[in-house]
Amino acid sequence: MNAPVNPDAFRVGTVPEPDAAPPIIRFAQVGKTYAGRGAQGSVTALSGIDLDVPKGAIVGVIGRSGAGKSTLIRLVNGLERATSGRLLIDGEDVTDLTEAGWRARRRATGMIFQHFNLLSSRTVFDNVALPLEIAGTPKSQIEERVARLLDLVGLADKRERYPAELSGGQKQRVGIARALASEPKVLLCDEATSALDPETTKSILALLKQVNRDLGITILLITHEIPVIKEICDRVAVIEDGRIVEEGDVFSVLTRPRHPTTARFVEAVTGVELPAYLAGRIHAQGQPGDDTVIRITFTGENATAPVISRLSSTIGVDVNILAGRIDAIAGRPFGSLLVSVPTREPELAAVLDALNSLELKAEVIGHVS
Ligand SMILES: Nc1ncnc2c1ncn2[C@@H]1O[C@H](COP(=O)(O)OP(=O)(O)OP(=O)(O)O)[C@@H](O)[C@H]1O
Repeated sequence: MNAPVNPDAFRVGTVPEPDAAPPIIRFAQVGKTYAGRGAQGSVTALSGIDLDVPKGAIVGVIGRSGAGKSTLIRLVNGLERATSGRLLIDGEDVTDLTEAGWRARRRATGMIFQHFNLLSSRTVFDNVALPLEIAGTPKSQIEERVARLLDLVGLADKRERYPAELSGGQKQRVGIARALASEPKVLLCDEATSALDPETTKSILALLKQVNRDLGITILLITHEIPVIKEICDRVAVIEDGRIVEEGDVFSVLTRPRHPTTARFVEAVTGVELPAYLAGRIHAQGQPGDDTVIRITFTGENATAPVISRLSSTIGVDVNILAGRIDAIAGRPFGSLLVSVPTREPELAAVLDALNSLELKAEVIGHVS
């Protein structure tokens, strides 16, 4: 177990409200084409990217493998250069920054990686101290700041350990402490939890949320996992084939996805399948005596009412729950339920009316005898 995290260890200032300030990162029609080598043609990894990262927010970019996520995040610390459009960071146009300019700017941008990228020959303390040593920070300041950071990430008792002696989650905590060493305004997270088990993922996401909230650090993360977006992000951009196909606040995008790619990501966490014992028996035309199968989608708004018991008590029908997955975003229910009710009018119409009046989405998906 890690030592408890101390939120006061590194607290600075107050956290600005997302959306209240101009964006700390702005992509304006950004494109990136990798030049071809030898027989291989050029590859357009990003085109026409418009994306604002509000100061103080956690913004997630989700997409499948090869969609352009790594390219996008690498532009923000100058590891790649845009081939079209403009990139602004903290009000400065960095599109044409020289390498020397980027060296100075990178101190304002920390980054953590899927495979942690720690130096195996250095202790935990020395890994976190490295960016400070490179920047020529006096030894006494390094000692004080690294100690505070290790306290923040809950690893004060591991300072003399080597990376090989740590769990994956502990290694990522070292990565986070190292990324925060130069007191950045922005933290970039490149699939930071993809190598971790679900429990450890949760604890690392909680730490990132705490870093955002308590230190006021803006976070831009890339992931292929919707739970990461759901867990900590304020805003999400969905990327496919180098283009942003959907963008907005997490609740709206996840509960009302407009693009099929977003819908597929969301379906993976909230979609429910008809149980196998019913799937083969479902038919389109209902007969008296059948049961009608209804998919109820919870979109969060006005969906907190005790739906099932209300149907039973007000309409007098027995509602049978077949399958379901209900989650919550910002405390509001989100997910779907498959239920069956007797195929009998006028009760069936009343059930559908009642569900729709609760602003749930109710669709008949078939009938079973
Ligand atoms: N250095 C490079 N040279 C040429 N093509 C590249 C280079 N880096 C990435 N690409 C190509 O650009 C496209 C986007 O790649 P990118 O790594 O940004 O996607 P990704 O969404 O991060 O994928 P993954 O999740 O698999 O890392 C891909 O077609 C990839 O092959």
